Amino acid sequence: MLPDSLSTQVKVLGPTRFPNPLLQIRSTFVERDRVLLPSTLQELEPYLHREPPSFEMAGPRRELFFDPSTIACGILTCGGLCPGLNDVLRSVVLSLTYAYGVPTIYGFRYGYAGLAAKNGLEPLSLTPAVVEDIHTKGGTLLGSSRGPQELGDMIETLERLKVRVLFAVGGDGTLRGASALAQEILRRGLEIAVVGIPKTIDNDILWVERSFGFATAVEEATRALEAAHAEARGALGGIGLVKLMGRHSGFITAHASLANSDVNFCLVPEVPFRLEAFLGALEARLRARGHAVVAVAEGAAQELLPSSGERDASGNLRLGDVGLFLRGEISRYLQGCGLEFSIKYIDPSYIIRGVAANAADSEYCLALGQHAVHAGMAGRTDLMIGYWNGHFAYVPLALATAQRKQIHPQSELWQRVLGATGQPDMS
Ligand SMILES: Nc1ncnc2c1ncn2[C@@H]1O[C@H](COP(=O)(O)OP(=O)(O)OP(=O)(O)O)[C@@H](O)[C@H]1O
Ligand SMILES: O=P(O)(O)OC[C@H]1O[C@](O)(CO)[C@@H](O)[C@@H]1O
Ligand SMILES: [Mg+2]
Repeated sequence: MLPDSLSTQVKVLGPTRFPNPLLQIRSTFVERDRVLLPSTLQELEPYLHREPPSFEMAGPRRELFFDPSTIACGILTCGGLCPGLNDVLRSVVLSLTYAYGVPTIYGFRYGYAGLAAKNGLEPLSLTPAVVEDIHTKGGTLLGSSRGPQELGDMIETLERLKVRVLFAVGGDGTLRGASALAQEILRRGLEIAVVGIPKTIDNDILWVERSFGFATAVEEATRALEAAHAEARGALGGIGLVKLMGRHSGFITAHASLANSDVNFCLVPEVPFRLEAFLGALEARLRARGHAVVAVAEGAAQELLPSSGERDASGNLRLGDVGLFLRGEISRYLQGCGLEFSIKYIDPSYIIRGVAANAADSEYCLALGQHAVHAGMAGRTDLMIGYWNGHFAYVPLALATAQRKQIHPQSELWQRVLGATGQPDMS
């Protein structure tokens, strides 16, 4: 379950040297607690005669590396938008200010571009008043971006503004960038901590059981599926086809299909299918039941589509449009069968990620922000706040970015999807 070459041990800038101001208001602190990686007896079996792997548990420490009353901190959001970004920003600012008394907080605009001070971008000065009600809105107060920046430029800004803890909220790319930055900072012998807060609407980051914004996105996605079902039932041979986000991992499509169990075909990148098998199964479904709902993740069936080979600023491959492709193929096939049909194609696209977080995600974002602040103040660096086995934990960035979290076809999740949709094996 763990690559042998990678450690679960998080880097620390140095020995702690200042009392935590929280000592005045709380009595419990994290001392030696660790979160187990194995979560079942079977996963524990190989470790009967040696200590099982574990993460440092997240939470406030009695002693800190930084004297919070004297430092500046910075925060940025990078990569695609996700519900809850503003909640995380607000949580970090409130926690830095009220729990730790940090006097200066910079909000870097448009991700790493702002940190590199590109295009004359100046950081915002963040206070509780500035972030007061941002959690009620979607998007990110700071803006976001894709595209690489020079490590030297970013470190220069951190040095110029005397930032001692940087919080980077973003996906796999952002976390890789944060790790590269943290390592270069260590190499230069600087006392600056870099703390990642994992953001992924696709829920595809390892050691994060459920990422923030994911539940909200699934909720929004189910609205599209409900509409697709209504449209499908409202027409002779009605087919509701919905394309949902998910470049490499189909968790949104799988969970939305389970939440709206009217879906008959759930297609995800992790489970390739033969087009003929899918079209044949769709025809059978239409003949038997008169309508069908198809949910497809944007990264599914890419091997069936021509690739432009184009990449975005961050190097992510631009995908072919699987929704339009399936609409065309379904039409062609059903016309050939002489079946009466009507396809309604829905692409909710950015609608599922531009909204404010729901209550469960907001609560989760608040905790993530608080734990990130505790970690930074204690001098932890090159880490992200994970959520594993029901606990917030410190996860080294090298471990978090080593692989992508995907749906395993044998997993209980995918087996439940197969059960709920009744779709046949189309491999
Ligand atoms: N290997 C890497 N090393 C350093 N920086 C990276 C690396 N990969 C990506 N980045 C930088 O991280 C930032 C965000 O990356 P990216 O656009 O892939 O979004 P992301 O954080 O993965 O979020 P999303 O989940 O929306 O894709 C970009 O500025 C990108 O250049
Ligand atoms: O169009 P953008 O902003 O590059 O983002 C789109 C992509 O970002 C992701 O949400 C990942 O964060 C993909 O699922 C999605 O297709
Ligand atoms: Mg990414």
